[in-house]
Amino acid sequence: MSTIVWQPTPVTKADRRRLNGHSSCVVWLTGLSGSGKSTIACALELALHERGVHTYLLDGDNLRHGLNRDLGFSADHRAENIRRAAEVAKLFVDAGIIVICGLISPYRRDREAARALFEPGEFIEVFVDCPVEVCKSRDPKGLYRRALAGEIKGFTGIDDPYEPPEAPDVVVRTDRMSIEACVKAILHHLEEAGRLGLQDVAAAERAAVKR
Ligand SMILES: Nc1ncnc2c1ncn2[C@@H]1O[C@H](COP(=O)(O)OS(=O)(=O)O)[C@@H](OP(=O)(O)O)[C@H]1O
Ligand SMILES: Nc1ncnc2c1ncn2[C@@H]1O[C@H](COP(=O)(O)OP(=O)(O)O)[C@@H](O)[C@H]1O
Repeated sequence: MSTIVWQPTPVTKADRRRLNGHSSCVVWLTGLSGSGKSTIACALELALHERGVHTYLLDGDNLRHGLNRDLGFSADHRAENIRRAAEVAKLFVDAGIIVICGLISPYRRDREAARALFEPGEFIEVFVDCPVEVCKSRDPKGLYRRALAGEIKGFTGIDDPYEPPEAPDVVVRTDRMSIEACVKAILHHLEEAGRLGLQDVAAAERAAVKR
């Protein structure tokens, strides 16, 4: 039996959302290296910030410089990497912030475990879809070249798997759409889902009253 008891806090997620004037959620960008996760994450954060939305960006590469610096790229380490990122994202969502996560997150089970940490509608999975041949030709960090030369082992899309999402909330094809069009598609989804206002906070309160 656990010896740890959850401590309730007087200020709630709904209180923080109301103070911010908008809802909160995680926009989880998954896709191959070079597919465009970081580019879209930055452009999306800027667009939201300019609209007065409180945001934070968690980039897989950056997390691996600090919180996740002890992790490599085995399946177990990638699972732990995603678990930690998702737990941090959950704290940001509780803080009333729209958090954008850009991680390859190649395994469906890890993404589903991440989704399971959140309330329905809070985890928005965006498939940053781009054929591996295009990612290879972009090769923004020269990593595909090194992986193909055998200098990096277990590189996603070369000699390590990537499992595409089966039912993503949004798909952006970055080889066919401009960066602006990709951001617009995600913003449209956030608007429709009521995450840029307080609609879902009010709906959750109505549901709680009925219960
Ligand atoms: N073996 C291997 N496979 C894939 N990627 C590799 C690897 N080694 C280093 N890199 C670099 O690490 C970045 C991916 O980190 P993530 O934390 O997003 O990966 S994961 O979600 O745990 O799979 C990834 O960043 P992005 O290119 O931004 O995706 C790469 O720059
Ligand atoms: N529609 C698009 N969305 C995102 N990136 C694009 C798009 N079209 C071209 N690119 C380019 O593809 C590259 C993607 O690199 P990056 O964002 O670092 O990918 P990742 O974070 O997935 O590794 C960048 O050089 C970016 O300018």
